[in-house]
Amino acid sequence: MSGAVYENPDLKRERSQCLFDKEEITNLIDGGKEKTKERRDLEEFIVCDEDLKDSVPIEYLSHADKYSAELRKACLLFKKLSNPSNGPAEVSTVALLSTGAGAITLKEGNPLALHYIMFLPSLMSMCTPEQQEKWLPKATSLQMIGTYAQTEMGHGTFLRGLETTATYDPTTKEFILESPSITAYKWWPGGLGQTTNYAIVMAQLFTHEKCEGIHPFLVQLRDEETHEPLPGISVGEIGPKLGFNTVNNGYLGFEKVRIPRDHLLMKHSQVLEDGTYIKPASTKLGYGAMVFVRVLVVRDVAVQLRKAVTIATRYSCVRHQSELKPGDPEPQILDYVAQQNKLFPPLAATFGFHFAANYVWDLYNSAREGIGKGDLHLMPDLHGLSCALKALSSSEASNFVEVLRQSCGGHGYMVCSNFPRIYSLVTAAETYEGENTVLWLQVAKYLIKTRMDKSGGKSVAYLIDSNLMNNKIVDLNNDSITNLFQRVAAGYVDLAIKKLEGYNRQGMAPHDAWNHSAIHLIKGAQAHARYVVADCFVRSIKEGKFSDPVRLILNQLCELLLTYWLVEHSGDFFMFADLSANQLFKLQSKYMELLGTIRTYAVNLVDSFDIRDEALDSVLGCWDGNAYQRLFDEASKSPLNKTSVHRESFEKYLKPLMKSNL
Ligand SMILES: CC(C)(COP(=O)(O)OP(=O)(O)OC[C@H]1O[C@@H](n2cnc3c(N)ncnc32)[C@H](O)[C@@H]1OP(=O)(O)O)[C@@H](O)C(=O)NCCC(=O)NCCSC(=O)CCCCCCCCCCCCCCC(=O)O
Ligand SMILES: Cc1cc2nc3c(=O)[nH]c(=O)nc-3n(C[C@H](O)[C@H](O)[C@H](O)COP(=O)(O)OP(=O)(O)OC[C@H]3O[C@@H](n4cnc5c(N)ncnc54)[C@H](O)[C@@H]3O)c2cc1C
Repeated sequence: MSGAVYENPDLKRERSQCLFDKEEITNLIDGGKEKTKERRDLEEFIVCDEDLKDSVPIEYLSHADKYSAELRKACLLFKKLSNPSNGPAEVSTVALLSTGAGAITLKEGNPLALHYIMFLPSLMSMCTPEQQEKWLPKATSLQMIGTYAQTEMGHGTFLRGLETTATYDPTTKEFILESPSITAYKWWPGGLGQTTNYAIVMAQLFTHEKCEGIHPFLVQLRDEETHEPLPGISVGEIGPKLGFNTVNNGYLGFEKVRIPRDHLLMKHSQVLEDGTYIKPASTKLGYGAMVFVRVLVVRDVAVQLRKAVTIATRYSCVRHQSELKPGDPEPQILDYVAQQNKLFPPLAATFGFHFAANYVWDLYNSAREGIGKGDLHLMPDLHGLSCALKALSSSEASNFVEVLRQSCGGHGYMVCSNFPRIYSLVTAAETYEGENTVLWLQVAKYLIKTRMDKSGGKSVAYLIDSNLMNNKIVDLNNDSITNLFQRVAAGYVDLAIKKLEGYNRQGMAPHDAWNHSAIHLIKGAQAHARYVVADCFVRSIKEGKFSDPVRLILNQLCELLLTYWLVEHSGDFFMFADLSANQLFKLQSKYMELLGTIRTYAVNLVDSFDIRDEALDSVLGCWDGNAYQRLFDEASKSPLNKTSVHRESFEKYLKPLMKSNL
């Protein structure tokens, strides 16, 4: 913990009544005792390093100075950690990004993030051994700093519509890259603005005058010594955004830029010297880098949500407001049931997403292992599951974070509460790496196909069970509610199929019928994603080794999340799962009861997330609960408070206005 001398008495009281082992939950979240130790060592290393601190709060810097400040720390951090004698030996570079330890020093976003989460993984998964031998040493030592340049100003979602071309010229054995219009400019890639000197560029491959679809190319953008853009390359930054303002998202255009033939990443498809095109085993193998990040996002979103819940729960413990019992002192706002209703569903969801993230991560590793041996059979299930979980976790977390911000009243609106930044990070995940609506429709396509063809991966196997809709559910518990989610998903899928067939009979073209059925399709995909999270949650509790108190807590949180979702979407359960009004009333009572139970250990539970103050970065959520003093201290950092009168603006604007006798 923080080792602070002061401890708010309300927090102290809650902490003195802890009935479970907090360290057990910490280890569960980290993935084991060893991992907890590694994380703590890394955090300690970063926190104790004076060079990694900001001299001025980053909020008050200009756009360019913010970038510079963050880049300084990013470079220093990676330099220090690349030398094991400097700090913790085994450091996953991904852990240094927006989550965990990295966030302690890189608050606004790491300009090197895309190098680590997309550029390097693309080289590792899409290059031949010879290409890897040539490029990986330079990329891991940061002589080559890269990004993933796919999205264009006019095209993001629809990859087949990308405009950038790479045309093979057999006479020189080169590809010629071209951006045929303004809408073809690459737009968004992280680090592209001023940071990277290379990029994986996704472009339409033309050879022998035939378009073979989009393919990845390694392109040098800047001189390795001077960092000046190379001839034919137009590159810059796209400007301020809702968040991630130091990630240095950029634009990129090509005018007849020539690159060697073997800069096509050739693991899955090749162009021979004479221009002959060799097809990949699946055109979707080139989408691997996106799948990887979708899988990571589920974990990252859970991390962000844990931060938001910790801030709101601790603040709700120390904040006293209004009157609960006439004449009594103002109570802790944590005692209002309406407040618990804002805090505890997201608290429970952090666990649901955590278990689901583990599940999809394992599937990702099995699928990659298979792909390495030429076995692609897990790809559809991985695609369906990663889309479903990325979309559900990011959309739910965005809604939850906004409610948690509101739960802190006015102070939650302050930058120093850290809610604005957390919100900007989770809501970005709704858009990047596949806009959520589009991903829901990908999931729906997979569900429809499974239900109609009676074939599909493990995550959708329930759709093939012909008895699914006939099973009578008597008791409502975690297992049976999980089954109800299956029925809702299947119900929407069947409804969508009926609609599609109906439109078809009316003579509507399939693509129009699909468009007209989109709302049902999306609802089915969402119910499926909730089923997956419920199933992961229930199974992880059953299969995990836990002490009795922790197992009880996990069961209660699981029950709360499932009941919350069921009540929120009760219409779906009336339509497709034979839910009766009486059962719903009972579930609502159960939900209220669970809120009261979770109230007794909520503070201790968020403590067990073990997010140190420097990572939480919130005056409202600090371990010591000294929220008011910290608010004041933060206000005193405002440059406007440096003098009692802001002389320049007073003399220039206010005084003349006051004297003008309007
Ligand atoms: C999928 C598309 C929408 C459509 O693609 P197509 O048009 O090519 O396909 P079809 O719709 O025709 O479908 C054909 C067929 O293919 C199947 N398919 C599609 N995709 C895949 C796939 N990936 N794998 C397997 N199969 C696939 C599909 O199901 C069909 O099958 P059937 O024929 O059988 O029906 C596509 O256009 C698309 O993907 N669009 C989205 C574009 C996108 O995602 N762009 C991303 C750009 S890069 C980006 O955004 C980067 C953002 C980075 C932000 C940085 C954030 C940092 C924080 C992250 C957290 C990390 C930290 C973690 C730390 C920790 O863990 O501790
Ligand atoms: C913070 C951030 C970082 C990013 N980093 C990168 C990066 O490093 N590299 C990179 O290449 N890109 C990056 N991107 C771009 C990102 O991947 C795209 O913005 C994203 O894929 C969405 O595409 P789009 O912007 O074209 O949205 P659009 O597809 O134009 O979406 C606009 C609207 O149209 C709807 N829509 C689109 N198609 C359909 C459909 N078929 N059916 C129904 N509705 C539809 C969407 O749901 C949405 O409501 C980043 C974006 C952000 C916000």
